[in-house]
Amino acid sequence: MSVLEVGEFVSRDGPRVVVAVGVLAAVLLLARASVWLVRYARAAGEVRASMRQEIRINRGWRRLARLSGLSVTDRTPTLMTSLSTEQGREPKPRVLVPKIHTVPDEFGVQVTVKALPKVGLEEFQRAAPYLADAWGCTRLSVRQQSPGVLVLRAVRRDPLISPTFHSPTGQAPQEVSIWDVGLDEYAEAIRCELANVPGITVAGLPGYGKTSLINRLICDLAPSGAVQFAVADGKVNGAHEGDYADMQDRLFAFAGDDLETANTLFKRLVALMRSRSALAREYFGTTNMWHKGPSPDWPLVVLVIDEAHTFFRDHKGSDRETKRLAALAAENTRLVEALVKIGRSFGMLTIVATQKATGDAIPTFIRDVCPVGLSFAQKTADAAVAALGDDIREYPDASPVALQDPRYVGVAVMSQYGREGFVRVRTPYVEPEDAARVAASTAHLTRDPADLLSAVRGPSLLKPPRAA
Ligand SMILES: Nc1ncnc2c1ncn2[C@@H]1O[C@H](COP(=O)(O)OP(=O)(O)OP(=O)(O)O)[C@@H](O)[C@H]1O
Repeated sequence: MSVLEVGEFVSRDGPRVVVAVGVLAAVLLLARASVWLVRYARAAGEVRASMRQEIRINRGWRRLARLSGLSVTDRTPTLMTSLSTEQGREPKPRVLVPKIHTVPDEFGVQVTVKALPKVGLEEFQRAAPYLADAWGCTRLSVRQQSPGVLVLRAVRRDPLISPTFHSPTGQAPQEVSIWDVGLDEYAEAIRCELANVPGITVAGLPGYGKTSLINRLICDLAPSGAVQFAVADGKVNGAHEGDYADMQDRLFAFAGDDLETANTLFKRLVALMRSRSALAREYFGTTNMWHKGPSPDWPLVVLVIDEAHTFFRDHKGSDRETKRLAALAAENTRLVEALVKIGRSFGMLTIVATQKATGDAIPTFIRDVCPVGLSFAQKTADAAVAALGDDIREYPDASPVALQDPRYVGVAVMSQYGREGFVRVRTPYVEPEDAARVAASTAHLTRDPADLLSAVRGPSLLKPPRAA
């Protein structure tokens, strides 16, 4: 069509095209609104069911507490009892049961209990199975909130098999160092502290939610200029393809499956880390960036290495090309190891994700220095160990091998330094369109941290870093 013909078409059919586009946009909007309405109505229905459970708990509490051994007999009469008891008669002993306060939510009821002498944490933990049966819950946990106060989490609907959704707000988070991972099996929020965390590993069978998990982290942090992102995705050739295509405008660097390009990216980040290391004390007055926090001048740099196997795996063979690839892979491993080992204080966070949980996909010396590890479903116990370390053998109930079920898509087993054992987390699903929306609206914040570092050299070193 010539330019003249296009002009004629626009002037003739323009209004009709505008109407058609408007109608299409309205239909899309309505479809999206109805999805949200259905989700909202479902959540409201769940809260109503929990309210019925709450009534049941309160109504039968005194009797159930006595039957479950959660009461004490007080033989010392109160002043009122002494006065009202006939002379020569023994005052009646009082049976005390702990006072409870209940709050329903989408998943069940939270019961706060005031402990009594001889009816405390241990007694409630012992009685938990009876209480769970009597209250009709799938799971019940007991923990101490403060001295003398216990919290019982009565879960009516298993949070692990109830998919959740996250729609990023597009607003800068108050703290860029907090990562909301999801809900544990008691519907308690699981948050991961990112300060002083240089590495996170994410493993799991394909299609179980790794990308959605990483998308959420990027979407939540992207509205802050104090965070910059780079991606190496071993599944694709270029930034316009694959899981990160929608985010490309919010990434300051990208490498596809070419080992040499990835090598250049890793070298660039190691060089950045070394420059930051040389400058940190002068800039912050301390060697640890986290004492002041990241800022738009000195942002937290998040490097996502997806399908990590592509970049690290050993290449065996004696021909020239194989030797070249083997040398690159070995160097990539060394560079990423350096980032994870040294990057902590300088605001470098590396997320290593892979479908393949074997030692060569995430080398154990990299895995072992990552303080946070997550694994979605795994096929074998060996794969679970490769993803989460040897300790997972001691917690068979938490093994990601048991997550091989479509109901557990989006559920990961998580380990964190400083926390004993493992926690199972239901991570929320993030629609790719939402990720694209956030990336587009925050693209103007994308900066190369190396350029920012050049800008802070010189006189500006004297000024304190700005807040996020
Ligand atoms: N948290 C979640 N809750 C519910 N469903 C989810 C969740 N995460 C992902 N899904 C569903 O699983 C599908 C695959 O998810 P995702 O692409 O994140 O998996 P993946 O582990 O990254 O797969 P791959 O390794 O092939 O990239 C999604 O399209 C979605 O339908």
